[in-house]
Amino acid sequence: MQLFRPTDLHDDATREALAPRAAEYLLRIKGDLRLGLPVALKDAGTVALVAWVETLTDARLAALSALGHPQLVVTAHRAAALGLPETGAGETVTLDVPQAAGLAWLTAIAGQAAVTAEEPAVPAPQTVPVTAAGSVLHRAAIALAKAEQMLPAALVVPLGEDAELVRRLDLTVMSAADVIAALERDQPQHPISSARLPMDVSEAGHVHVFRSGNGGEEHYAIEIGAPDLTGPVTVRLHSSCFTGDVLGSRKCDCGAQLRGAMSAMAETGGGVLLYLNQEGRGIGLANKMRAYTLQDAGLDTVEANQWLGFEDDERDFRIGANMLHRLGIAQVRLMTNNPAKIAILAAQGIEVIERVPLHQGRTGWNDRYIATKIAKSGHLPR
Ligand SMILES: Nc1nc2c(ncn2[C@@H]2O[C@H](COP(=O)(O)OP(=O)(O)OP(=O)(O)O)[C@@H](O)[C@H]2O)c(=O)[nH]1
Ligand SMILES: [Zn+2]
Repeated sequence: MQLFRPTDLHDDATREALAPRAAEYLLRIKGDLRLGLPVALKDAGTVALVAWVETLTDARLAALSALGHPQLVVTAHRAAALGLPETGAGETVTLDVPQAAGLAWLTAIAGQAAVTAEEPAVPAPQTVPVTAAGSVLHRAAIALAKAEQMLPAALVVPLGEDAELVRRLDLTVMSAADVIAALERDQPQHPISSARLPMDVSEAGHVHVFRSGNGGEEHYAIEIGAPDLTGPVTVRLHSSCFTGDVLGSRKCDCGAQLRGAMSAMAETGGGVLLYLNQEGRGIGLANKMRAYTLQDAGLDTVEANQWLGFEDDERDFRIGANMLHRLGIAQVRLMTNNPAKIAILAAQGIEVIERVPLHQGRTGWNDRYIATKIAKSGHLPR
């Protein structure tokens, strides 16, 4: 006679359905790192503990340093800002963390804080070579920070093959290669809800909210007027700018472009505004404010991003193409001065039949910003 055992309920199909997938594990990893909890990343049989400098505490730094010799991983742009020798663009650079270095040294090297008077003898950073396994792990640590709009600087403590320690510490573990693959994957956007919205520019309009399955930001599509979505549609692909869109900042042209595009759509038979939550060209508002402080000290908008370790532009415009596909829009008249937006929509199967220039928003304060976008970021001039 067969006895019933409760474990019989946990058959393979149940386990398969309920076990977290890579994208879901990724969200746990991101959550832990945001809280300042270290995570364990694996590659090629080795494991390392990883924490972001931005959320690290003195206590956790001390505990991590007791487990092994920590390294600080930064981007090639940040290493260049520190005056270190050139490396390949897009690569990570690994720095030795000197014995005497505390959190103040780490935040200063990461570009988060100025060097403080309490730590006057800041040792100059020294690069250390990394193994192939280390480099995948380091790329994952940096990609995670950028994906969460944190400064791209990570403390890494290699533990060799000591996976048992990680188990005892009850930390979240993931393969570094899986992290990179999950972060790079194109995320389909799903329409979640929509409603009619009368607006100043047009009393006919709808807001559609989209979400991807990976727990990332929500993005919005706003129909202005009643555009025919089956034909060519006038579209504005706009990245959020809290300072420009909401506060009326004079430092950029975003708010004027947003309102100008909406009015033009209302006056020309309707259109669709895609409002992507990609504040600060994808570096987030906290880093944008750091970049603004650097701009007040003389850097331009591109140099400031790079000084903090970011690329000039960290946005993923595939999100906009995915939303257009879900709305059934195949052909667009795109309102932009940015050729990168046109190229990515085209590569994602959206036909851009016309570019509509958007040159509103000169304030007297943003001449250098607009000139830099033309000179360095390929923006089309007036
Ligand atoms: N990092 C950074 N981001 C900025 C700065 N000024 C504005 N932004 C951001 O830049 C983005 C501008 O978005 P868009 O206007 O859609 O894009 P664009 O690349 O200027 O292209 P078009 O306006 O379409 O020509 C927004 O995410 C702003 O928050 C800045 O000085 N530094
Ligand atoms: Zn702006």
